Parts: sequence; structure tokens; C-alpha cells
Amino acid sequence: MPALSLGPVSPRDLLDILLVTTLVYQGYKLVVGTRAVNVLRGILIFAGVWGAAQLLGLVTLSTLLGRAGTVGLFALVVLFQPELRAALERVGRPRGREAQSGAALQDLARALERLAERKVGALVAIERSTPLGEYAATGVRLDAVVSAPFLEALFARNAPLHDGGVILQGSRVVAAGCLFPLQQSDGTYRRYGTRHRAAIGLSELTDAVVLIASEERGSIRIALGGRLGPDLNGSELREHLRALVYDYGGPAFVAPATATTDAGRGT
Ligand SMILES: Nc1ncnc2c1ncn2[C@@H]1O[C@H](COP(=O)(O)OP(=O)(O)OP(=O)(O)O)[C@@H](O)[C@H]1O
Repeated sequence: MPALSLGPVSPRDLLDILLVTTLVYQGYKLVVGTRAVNVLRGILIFAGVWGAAQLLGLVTLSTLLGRAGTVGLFALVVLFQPELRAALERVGRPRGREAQSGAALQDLARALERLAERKVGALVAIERSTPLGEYAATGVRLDAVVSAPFLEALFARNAPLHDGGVILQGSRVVAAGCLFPLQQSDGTYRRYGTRHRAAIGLSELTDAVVLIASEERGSIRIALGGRLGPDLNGSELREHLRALVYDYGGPAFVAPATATTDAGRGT
């Protein structure tokens, strides 16, 4: 059997390979940490079965999967419109935006602690890689330095912007009174109230770190990657904020290992 010859590899081929590799890696970075990663896995399985059907000459199956794939592509664009918009926004965003300062996180933790102690409900989303601009647009735009008294004032009962969520970008409060998407993909968190489900919902669609101070239970929790973490005390909250936000180097984050479900409700 003659040896397989690939011919000479030109600098243009190398550039081509390099660009495709970069494109695939950047694509991976865009979807990791969002619900799109599961869909990507589904697409790869689908493509695998389709490829195998073609190799084995299973004409009916491969035709069927081919047609379904074309329709599926359009369905994906409709289903993942928010993620696609966020991804394009992220690609076009200028680099070098303000980093999250340790002092802002300390203030945030202090505010959450005080609010939870007094059983005042609060919902705060910290932007990481996925831009939260579309959610900020549902509330009132602000551009304020993060400080504990300011955050406490925002969520104070009867304050005009206490309803809805606050969005932090770097060490600035960029919006308040924002509407987050409610979690609804499965029944795991159905028994939670809307504040918790809004936090889980946003964390499912983006890689934001979402903090909740519960009005009912006086507890603090973090929603991340579509999961709700356990109750946290002040020092645990600071530790999590340091790891998830301050030391955060990219989109590959780890969801809280001790995430709880309905079983944790009311404990
Ligand atoms: N989609 C949403 N986006 C942002 N905030 C929301 C959304 N839905 C509800 N909220 C906030 O949650 C509040 C209602 O919280 P609710 O008591 O239903 O939830 P909960 O999860 O039980 O929270 P808590 O433990 O604090 O009572 C609303 O007043 C509003 O401030």
C-alpha cells in the first residue's frame, strides 16, 4: 500500500491551521460556563452519528439527519439568540476595562452581610466574561463607585430601586432595578422564590457571579453556572468572591461544589 503523502506544508497552510485553532479556542472560551456548552456536546454527538451513518452508507438515516441538521441550525440561532448577542458583544468590546478591585469586593461583602442580617432582600450580579449589558438595559443605568453604604441604600425597603437586581462591572455599579431571566430549565429550583430563581437563571445564561441576600431567611448565597450554592457566612463570602472574581483569570470557572437543591430549602 503506498504511503499517504500530504505534500509539502507551506507557510500559508501553517497560518491557516493557526487561525483555525485560534478560532476554535476562542469559540470554546465564548461558550464555556454557559448553558450553550451542553448544546455543543449534543451537536458533536449528532454530528458523530451523522458522520457514522454516511460512512456506513445508511442513506435514509444520513438524509434524515442532514435535513434535521439544517432545520436545527436555524432553531439554534433562535434559541440561543441571547448568547449569540452576548458573544458578539464580547468580541467587539474594547479590551482593558477596569479590573475588579479588592476594596470593592470587601465593600460588597460588607453590604451583603448587613443586608442579610437585617433580612433585607438583595440581588447583585458581578459581570465576568459575558457582558451583562442587555440585562443592565432592563433597569436604571448608573455609574457609581461600589461602596457598602451605597449598596445598602439601593436595597433599603421602599428605596426606589430596591426591586430587581444590581449589576457590577469592575468596581462600578452600572445598573439597578434590573430584571434577570428566571430559571426554568428544570424543576430542581421550582420551590424557590423569584429572587433566587432570577439569580440562578442569570447564572445559567452567563458566567456572572450572582449574590443573593434572602429577605425570608437572612442568608447569603451565590448562584453560579446555573446552580445555587450553600448559605455563606461573611468570611466564606469573601473567600468565594476572591476566588471567583478577584483571582478570576478567564471563563473556565468551577461551579460551587456544594451546590444545593430543594433539599437545602428551609434548613
Ligand atoms: N426576574 C427578576 N429579576 C430581578 N429581580 C427579581 C426578579 N423577580 C423577582 N425579583 C426580586 O425578588 C423579589 C421577590 O422575591 P421573592 O420573595 O419572590 O423571592 P425569594 O427567592 O423567596 O427571596 P427571599 O428569600 O429574599 O424572600 C422582588 O421583589 C424583586 O426585587
